[in-house]
Amino acid sequence: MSSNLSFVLNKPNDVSFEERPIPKLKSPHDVLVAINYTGICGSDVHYWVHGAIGHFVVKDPMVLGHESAGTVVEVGSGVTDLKKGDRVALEPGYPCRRCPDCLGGSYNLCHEMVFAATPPYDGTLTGFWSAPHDFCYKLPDNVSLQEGALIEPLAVAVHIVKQARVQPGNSVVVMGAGPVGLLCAAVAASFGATKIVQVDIVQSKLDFAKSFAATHTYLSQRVSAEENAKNLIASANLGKGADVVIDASGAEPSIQTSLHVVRMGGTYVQGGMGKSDINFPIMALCLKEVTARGSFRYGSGDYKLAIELVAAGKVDVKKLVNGVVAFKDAESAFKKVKEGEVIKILIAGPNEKVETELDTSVDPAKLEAAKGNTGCC
Ligand SMILES: NC(=O)c1ccc[n+]([C@@H]2O[C@H](COP(=O)([O-])OP(=O)(O)OC[C@H]3O[C@@H](n4cnc5c(N)ncnc54)[C@H](O)[C@@H]3O)[C@@H](O)[C@H]2O)c1
Ligand SMILES: OC[C@H](O)C(O)[C@@H](O)CO
Repeated sequence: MSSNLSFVLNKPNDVSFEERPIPKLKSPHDVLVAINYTGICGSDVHYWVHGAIGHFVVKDPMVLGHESAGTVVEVGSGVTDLKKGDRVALEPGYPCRRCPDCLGGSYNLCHEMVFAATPPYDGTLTGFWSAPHDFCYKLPDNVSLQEGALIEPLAVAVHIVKQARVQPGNSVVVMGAGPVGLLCAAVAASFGATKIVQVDIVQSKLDFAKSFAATHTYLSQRVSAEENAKNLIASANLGKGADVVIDASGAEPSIQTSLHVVRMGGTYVQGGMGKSDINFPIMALCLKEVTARGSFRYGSGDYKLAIELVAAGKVDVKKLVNGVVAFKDAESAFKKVKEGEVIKILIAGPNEKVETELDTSVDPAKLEAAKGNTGCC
């Protein structure tokens, strides 16, 4: 077979390319996938820069990446639903399947989760990936492999919007217009939300959001959370507040504003991951009887729905992609994400041919929209 060149984080700001053995199928229910494209997540950049996220610390060299799509090159003897040549989106976290959380239907909460590019486990910026067949989702003919690499962040958004129980006719405020916030807005629209207000601190991101899924935008102000919320409600004509508020920023002022924007009896979902501890307006939560939920990764049915939304033309993930770089240029792609020069950039697999380093058809509005993106969680 071909190269299994892998993009390895040795320690903060120290990466290298390493030829690693091609993985073997660990069970008859596994498949081997040649990686075609991988997106970069803020968490990859965070590990690259800081070497840790919370209690997940990179102690040994770790392959980065977990937003991938690829082509099946080998199937185990027990696999009946996939064959060589099938194009798949990879779900990159593998739960134990036996614990109460797995058996209760919330496998994303499994304590034994093996998640790609979350230490100590290697990620998908590599040539070949071995995975259980039921975590490899066949792409319909009208969904490309590049779109397939965007299914992971879209599944994050699907899970957040499901946690928010968005109903037809709802008003939904999404804090943050990075990839996750933009995708939350698009998923909320597909769930029937009729008013979708995207909020950010960078105007160019809001301009892009308006061209993507938001019906209204609001540039967050450096005033008190109560005043910011009052102005947001007035500017989007939200009456007594929004039915649903989603935080996809992780920023403390955004979270504080959210609790003042949500209506009495409304729903708040925490999707963003920022500081572990913040000042939280707990009295607003209590007095308004707000339903508050967390959202972590994705679970049963989320990947399937994400793929269906793309296949049905409900979420146009292609619009988020600024370009594709060759595997050898992986580090420069990380720099572009860190510097906020792109919304999403894809890294081709080491065995994939790429014509140009960065797609020259990039819409300048997209690049403008990405400015100010920290790329870190
Ligand atoms: N819950 C999960 O399972 C999960 C999965 C993936 C990512 N995340 C988290 O979701 C968040 C969004 O991810 P992303 O990739 O879009 O990140 P991102 O950094 O690209 O986007 C965050 C956005 O929030 C904006 N922002 C910053 N401060 C703000 C404020 N005060 N008010 C409004 N907007 C503000 C930024 O300008 C940026 O556009 C991150 O915190 C990330 O860690 C969570
Ligand atoms: O999309 C999945 C997320 O990036 C990961 O859960 C990461 O942020 C924490 O491990």
